[in-house]
Amino acid sequence: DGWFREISPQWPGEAMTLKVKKILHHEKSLFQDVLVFESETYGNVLVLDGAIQVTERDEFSYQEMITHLPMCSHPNPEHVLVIGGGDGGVIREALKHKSVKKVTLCDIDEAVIRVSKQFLPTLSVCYDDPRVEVFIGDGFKFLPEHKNEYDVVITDSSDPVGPAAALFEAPYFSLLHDALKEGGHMSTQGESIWLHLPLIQELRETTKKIFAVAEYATSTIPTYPSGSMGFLVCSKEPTRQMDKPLREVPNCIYYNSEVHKAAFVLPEFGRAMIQEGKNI
Ligand SMILES: NCCCN[C@H]1CC[C@H](NCCCN)CC1
Repeated sequence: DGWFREISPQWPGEAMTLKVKKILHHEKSLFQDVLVFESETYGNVLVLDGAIQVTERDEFSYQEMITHLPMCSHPNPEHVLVIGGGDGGVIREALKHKSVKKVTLCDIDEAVIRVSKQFLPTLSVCYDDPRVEVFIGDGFKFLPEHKNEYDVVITDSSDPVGPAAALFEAPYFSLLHDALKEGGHMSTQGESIWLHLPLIQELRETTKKIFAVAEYATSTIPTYPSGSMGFLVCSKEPTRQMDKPLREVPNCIYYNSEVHKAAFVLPEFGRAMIQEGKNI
């Protein structure tokens, strides 16, 4: 009937639905089902294994927040690593910081990069930038070979089912910690307080044991289930206050310094469970 429904056991009983104008591409990559369609009102949409990854209309919310929350907590980020992020949006955001000399991207699935270059030109725009280098491979294998190399690492993953599952567990966060230089910062795709609160509570417990500072921030994004998306933002710098951005970022549509500060303020049910470990 011309509608795409994002039905998943991860968000039982609910489904974001978008009206489809035209299917643009569909393939089975080595790792997942890859679908791109042109929607009636949200531009082109990338779907992996049935889960909406990005739409052209609202992707800026997620890409700006997952990138600038850690980047603006770091005084001088020069070398940035993106794990996942094959659509290119995070690369585009990272290059807005004048201090950045190199952005390295490691995504397990070449199909996501190829399809984004073809159908998501506003996200994949920076792949040709000389400061960008791309590795196709598993972040789990890439990180141990790159200890103490990065100022900021951004884990821009899909959900904890399928190829990204291992990126939500303790061993991965230890690898991340060791890949960061002194004073390094990281952020991860942290799911939604409306749908994954127990997982988020566990992620915060895990990262608090590994990093000097570990905080959870939220943003709004209409096409992710519940309309809310969160991020774990961690630092090796013990004195860093995550909700005190160190600078502004030009040319943003969602992010600014006030939004940065507010992102770490949680509604009571989220605060009690995530910041106090309470089970309410
Ligand atoms: N650069 C964008 C990468 C996509 N990130 C994820 C895609 C799946 C999405 N499911 C949301 C599930 C409910 N929280 C989370 C963000």
